[in-house]
Amino acid sequence: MRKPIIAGNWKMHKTLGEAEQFYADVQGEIPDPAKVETVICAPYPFLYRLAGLSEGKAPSVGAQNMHWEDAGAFTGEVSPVQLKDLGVNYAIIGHSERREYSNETDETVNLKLKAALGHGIIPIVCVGETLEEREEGRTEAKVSGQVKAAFVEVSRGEAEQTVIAYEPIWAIGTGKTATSEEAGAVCRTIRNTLGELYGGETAAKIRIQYGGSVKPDNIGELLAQPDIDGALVGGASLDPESFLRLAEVAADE
Ligand SMILES: O=C[C@H](O)COP(=O)(O)O
Repeated sequence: MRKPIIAGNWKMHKTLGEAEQFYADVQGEIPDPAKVETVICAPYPFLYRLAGLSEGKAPSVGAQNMHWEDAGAFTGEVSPVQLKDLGVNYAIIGHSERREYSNETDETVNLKLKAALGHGIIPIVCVGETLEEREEGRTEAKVSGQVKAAFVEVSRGEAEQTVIAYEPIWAIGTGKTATSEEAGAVCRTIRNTLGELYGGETAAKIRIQYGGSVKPDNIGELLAQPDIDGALVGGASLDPESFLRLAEVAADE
């Protein structure tokens, strides 16, 4: 049984005061952590404060990116050692916005995935196709290729710790959601790819999220798909009530 995981990706939104207010609003209201894992992936400057507010209680705190080196001359970057030191236990890796705007490649995603696992940070690895790739019938090849590239030199035991987020790029922030059947089919492809890499038993343990215009009113049908185990949520994670509602629906699945 895979525990659902709802992760908010705040992207470049909120001030510190707004982030603190969000935590004040949701803490104590989050459903039983035994039923749903919740994470807020906040901008770097808020992580120390939010990890202090969280103190191990839900929602956990995650980063939206990280470097793969422990330390060094990498101006503007943040290392897994630094994240872990702050009490940050999750990191989004390879979000399509970073692949598009910040030179993230399959190779850097692989390096970051290995570094996160090496430091006990749960990586949320993002994969997904563009509209053009979908229209040309290349969705499965694209997503499967991204998964294979991300997991090069990752052991079976490490793979079990990861979370994969399937995010069709055309559905991010557009209000267009893949139908639950479309999303479920690609998540099944991802699980089959993991099965090719690690065998069915390991593939069955890895959690796969869907992301792209997820809202309280569509998360139920997405989670009803057998291979969808949670959501990576942008816009709808910014509002405390909406985030709580997403977590409640997931906890009831
Ligand atoms: O990481 C989150 C995704 O990019 C989805 O964003 P969205 O829920 O605003 O479409």
